[in-house]
Amino acid sequence: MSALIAGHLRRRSRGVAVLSGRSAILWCRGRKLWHRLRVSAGLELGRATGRDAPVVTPPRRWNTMQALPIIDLDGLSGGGAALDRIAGEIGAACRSIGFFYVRGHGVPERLIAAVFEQAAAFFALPVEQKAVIDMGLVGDNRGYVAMRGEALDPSRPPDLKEGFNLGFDPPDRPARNAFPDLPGFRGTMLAYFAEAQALGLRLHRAIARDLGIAEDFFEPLFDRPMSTLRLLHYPPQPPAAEAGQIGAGEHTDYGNLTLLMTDAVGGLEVRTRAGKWLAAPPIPGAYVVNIGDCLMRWTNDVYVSTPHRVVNRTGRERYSVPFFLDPNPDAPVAAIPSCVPVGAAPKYPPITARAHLTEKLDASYAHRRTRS
Ligand SMILES: O=C(O)CCC(=O)C(=O)O
Ligand SMILES: [Fe+2]
Repeated sequence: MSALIAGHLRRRSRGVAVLSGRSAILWCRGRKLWHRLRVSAGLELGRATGRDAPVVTPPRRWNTMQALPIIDLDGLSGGGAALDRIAGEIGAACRSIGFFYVRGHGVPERLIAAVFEQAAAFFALPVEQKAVIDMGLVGDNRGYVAMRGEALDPSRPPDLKEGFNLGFDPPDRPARNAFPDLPGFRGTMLAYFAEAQALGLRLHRAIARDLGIAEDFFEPLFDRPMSTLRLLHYPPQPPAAEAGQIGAGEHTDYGNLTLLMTDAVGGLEVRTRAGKWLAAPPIPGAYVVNIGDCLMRWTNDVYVSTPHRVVNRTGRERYSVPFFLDPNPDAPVAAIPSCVPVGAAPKYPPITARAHLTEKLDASYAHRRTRS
């Protein structure tokens, strides 16, 4: 088995595969790729249709991580060796735990702070004022979501959080966002949306490099995105909460990537493949990034979208700002060929990004369930 794999990799990657015991290290054109895998019967080799990066699907249960990896994005935009390093680190994280922190991301600190200030001001408004822009009235996954208005785990009681969503309004179309009447709110959110979208696309260049496809593969598929910026407010977990009711129920995210910024109050937990809940404590200034279901589907499950939840056990109010990077509505989400093992069929039929997202949202919002 080992010799066979090594030979195959050598042919495919024009590199060398060094197999020692149960691990493999792959080299390609003199650079060390990230692949360091436990070799078992579950290991499959991908079809190397892109440049020359072989894609290896790890077995489903090999993650024993104790903490999320931290990746420094310094130099990402310059390409070259920095891009190779970052692509390798991101690829390794995406195939294992599906979560990682990023530092050196380039989003201005002051803008992030302004977003949190505006979020606190918004959630402090009387509920009747927030209800004027309720998502049930605004539609399109935008507007205010009241406390207990969403169940990220639909099998459990609704989440102990309230939220506000905004999306992308193409300049040639009527605006669909609804903003509260707070000075500076709209401008701050739109500026942050643009920064987060750009960061998400920079990360996609590294992902494309890791997958052995053209670096700009994703770019035209994200120029009229369905991305959503959310502001979330979690009260402290009340002692009298219903059984199973927490801040955000266990779920996977729906899109390609989530870029999460939180305040200093912890509560995010990530489920490892071994079924353990791993705390993801805030690191000042760093994003928590995770893979969503859409990118998992696109990569034929080579990347994993990992379940996570929020339990605010701190006794303090918690604020967080997730940005969900989703493709254009009409983007075809079909298995990237380098992610499909030789001789196998893709695991999922192609779907448009809009159909994929609609399916997921319908399952989690009370107002969408009662309407249909
Ligand atoms: O608030 C957080 O830390 C995470 C929220 C989350 O997972 C989500 O909204 O999808
Ligand atoms: Fe999430």
